[in-house]
Amino acid sequence: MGCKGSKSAGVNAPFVAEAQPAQPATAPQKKGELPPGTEVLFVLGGPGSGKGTQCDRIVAKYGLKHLSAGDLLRDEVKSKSALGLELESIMKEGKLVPQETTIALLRKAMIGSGCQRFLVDGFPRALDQAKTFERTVCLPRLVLFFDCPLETMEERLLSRGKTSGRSDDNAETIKKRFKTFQEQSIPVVDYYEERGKVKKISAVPPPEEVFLEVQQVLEGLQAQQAGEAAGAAQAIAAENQTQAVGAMQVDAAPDTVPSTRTTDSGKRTTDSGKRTTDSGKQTTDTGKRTTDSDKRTTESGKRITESGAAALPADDATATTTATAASPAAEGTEGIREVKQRPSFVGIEDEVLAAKIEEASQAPTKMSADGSRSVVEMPADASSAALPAAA
Ligand SMILES: Nc1ncnc2c1ncn2[C@@H]1O[C@H](COP(=O)(O)OP(=O)(O)O)[C@@H](O)[C@H]1O
Ligand SMILES: Nc1ccn([C@H]2C[C@H](O)[C@@H](COP(=O)(O)OP(=O)(O)O)O2)c(=O)n1
Repeated sequence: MGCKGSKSAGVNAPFVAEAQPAQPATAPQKKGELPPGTEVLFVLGGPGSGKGTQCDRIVAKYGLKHLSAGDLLRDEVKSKSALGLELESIMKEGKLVPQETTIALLRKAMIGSGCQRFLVDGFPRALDQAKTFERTVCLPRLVLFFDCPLETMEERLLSRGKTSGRSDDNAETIKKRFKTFQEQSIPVVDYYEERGKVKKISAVPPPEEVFLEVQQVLEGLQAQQAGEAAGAAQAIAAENQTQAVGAMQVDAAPDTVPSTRTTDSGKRTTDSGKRTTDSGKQTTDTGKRTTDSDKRTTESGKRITESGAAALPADDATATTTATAASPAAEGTEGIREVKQRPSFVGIEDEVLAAKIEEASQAPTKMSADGSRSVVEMPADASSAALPAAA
């Protein structure tokens, strides 16, 4: 289900929204970049645990943009490019493709989709993949892990192999894939478990029963989001009110020292009970601290100083109010501020790595037998053939 060109997004569309098509980006997307507020749900599980089967159901019911790392890699193999041939031999060996290639494929498909909310299936399969994706794309909102015994997965894969045409669905490769899963992918589940992100679901029952569990998890996520949205709205309202009151107070007492009292911490407060910091910054009623990047100016442009003495002339100083980076922030226009929702997590943080991944998306790689990688010289006309066009 594509997002490009769709006009159906709600501004505050939840991550999972029943009976919705995959959501297009709600914020302007710069060319070649992910839209602000990009969100991802990882779907993990051993080979044959049923990730793809459940993803189909999730997409049908909730509408997220589904991206399967394995499918993206197989598409590359099908293209018969030099890179595709390299990938095929790695996958036949049950090994993992170098992370630059997989992340470049995923990132490109994400950007090209025009969507904002993604179900990423079969990724990350190793800790390096998880950490690099976090640095160069985004943090996952949640990780669904389909738990399944190896014997069950083996039976399923052998059965799938009768019709899948996949070169890795055979007894010999399956064994190698299980080894890779246990050695490299299980640590990813542990990593996200430590961060409280994993929802573990038994993948043994029939697909419809597994999906009942999946629905419970996703509906829990919806409820959590609704709570977060309500909390954020409250914080914004409280902050706006504080700002409006603060501006009025500063305007109302231009030339005199406001009467003050001292708190336990020794900070002086104005009559309104607003506390001023040494730097003259004002804290909000919600107790949110401020960062320099979030500085705003009140309508009067006047500042409450530590001495509480005469407010400075409007053209001389600024009063600032800030919010934590994690919370929705308001930005000043004129006095009473226009409110803007912040993305729930930061997008690209590491430009150098991002550039490396971009580079990997242009250059085929040469693999050695031990899985180490080097970039190979490409013919002048091959640069655009290294990756498939974005979905
Ligand atoms: N819960 C289930 N019970 C029985 N068979 C299943 C179940 N889920 C998936 N399968 C079957 O097992 C095979 C592997 O499922 P698939 O979704 O392709 O797994 P994965 O994407 O994890 O490799 C498929 O043939 C699929 O039809
Ligand atoms: N993040 C990933 C995902 C898949 N791969 C490679 C290695 C995997 O064995 C194959 C197939 O992955 P896919 O997720 O489609 O398949 P299974 O879960 O094994 O059924 O792709 C990878 O190297 N890195």
